[in-house]
Amino acid sequence: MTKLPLIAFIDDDPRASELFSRYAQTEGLQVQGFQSVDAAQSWLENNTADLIISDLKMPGMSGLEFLAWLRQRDSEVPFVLITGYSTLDNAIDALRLGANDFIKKPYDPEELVQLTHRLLRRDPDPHAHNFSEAERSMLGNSPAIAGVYRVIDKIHDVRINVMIEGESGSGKELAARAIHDRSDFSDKPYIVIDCGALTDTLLENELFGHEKGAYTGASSTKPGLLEVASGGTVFLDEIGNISDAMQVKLLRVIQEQQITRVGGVTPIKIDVRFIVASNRDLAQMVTEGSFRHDLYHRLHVVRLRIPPLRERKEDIPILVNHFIRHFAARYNRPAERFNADCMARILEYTWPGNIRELKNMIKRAVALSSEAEIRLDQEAEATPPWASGLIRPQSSGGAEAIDADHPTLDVLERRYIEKLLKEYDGNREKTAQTLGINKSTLWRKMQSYEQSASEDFPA
Ligand SMILES: Nc1ncnc2c1ncn2[C@@H]1O[C@H](COP(=O)(O)OP(=O)(O)OP(=O)(O)O)[C@@H](O)[C@H]1O
Repeated sequence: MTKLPLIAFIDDDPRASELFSRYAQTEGLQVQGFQSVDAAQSWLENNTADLIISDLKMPGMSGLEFLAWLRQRDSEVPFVLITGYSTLDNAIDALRLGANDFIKKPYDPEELVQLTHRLLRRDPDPHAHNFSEAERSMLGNSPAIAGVYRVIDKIHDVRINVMIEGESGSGKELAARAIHDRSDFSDKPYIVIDCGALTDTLLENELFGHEKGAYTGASSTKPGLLEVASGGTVFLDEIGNISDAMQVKLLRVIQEQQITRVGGVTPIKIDVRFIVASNRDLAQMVTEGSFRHDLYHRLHVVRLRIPPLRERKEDIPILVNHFIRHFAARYNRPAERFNADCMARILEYTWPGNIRELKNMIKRAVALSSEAEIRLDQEAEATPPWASGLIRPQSSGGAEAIDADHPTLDVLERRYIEKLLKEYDGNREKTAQTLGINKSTLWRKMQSYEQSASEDFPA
């Protein structure tokens, strides 16, 4: 029997390793959880792990100190650091110290498992379908998505820029990750920057870094993400949202492949592949004069169009099975499949929110399921537990009414966001600030709630 890869997972919150472990087990990975670096260190005296995943902030030794300790002992074990959004600097320090990657909280355990597979260089489900590398995390084998895999495969050895187009939720971010994972430089950093969420000053600071004393508060020199990502890939999401001034700066960087830190004078060479994506029609923006044509052409070297889900309905069964399996493991539920009636409706629907909408619907359905088969049988279940996404709720409370005393985390999160929005008169900026997330994350969350409340689905 082949030995399963062993992952050491360190987080002072035992629920985090339990959750990851539950999902990882379904993907052929073993997980050894620790609640402190101390415990992990003692274990490592007599054992070896194939990969280490550690939270940054823990009582006692931090994830970063742990990484430094490992590298001092010449351990080359792949290491992933879990960080919060506000601790991005630490993530960059981690890459410098020899971490292989980092993941930001809140993260999806599926994403972490895919990252694990990539670092261990394993295919999670080699029998799932025929495409080789690109589909490690992207699922589907329709002709429409096969075209996407082909492009991804073709450009693996050339460091050219890619523009990804597609509707919201169709998988642009996932495709960007797949391009990097499939590339010959997948062991180099992959950094995502959400241009829609940052002001010009912040974006400039993140991309180019700054010299000590560049402005009040710049107490030390900080390299920009384009420097940190050198040799690897930078994914600029929502590129259509950057200002005219930023477009000029970015164009110069791409042309010259060098940057100058804010407050600095010496140009620094970089070597990165840019992948950009936008929900907005960039070609249209060029015609209208709101996006520079020279920047557009620099970025548009390869164009990758991610087809909307309604154009690749053949992929729905694979996606449905995968998401059911994923969420059943995550929520520890018996759900295995939808009944035929449900599947027919799922296949009929046009999914305007694409895979994200499908995934959210299945997440709810599975979290609230109590049997292997998820049914549309409203008679049998007084309030269909997964009603809100797939069919119209019969009671005002919908899914939440199912277990008002024990709402799921998702429900609590949604209620809290709604409460804050009300409190701030719908002001998203203030709401996002209080929540400690960026505006586009808040926008996405709100969008997914809207989708779930949508009554477009044929009842
Ligand atoms: N082919 C796929 N297989 C499995 N999961 C997918 C696939 N495509 C997308 N997803 C999942 O659907 C969700 C939305 O995908 P993603 O964030 O990549 O979309 P996007 O096009 O970047 O959306 P947006 O434009 O709103 O940022 C994610 O949870 C992603 O994991």
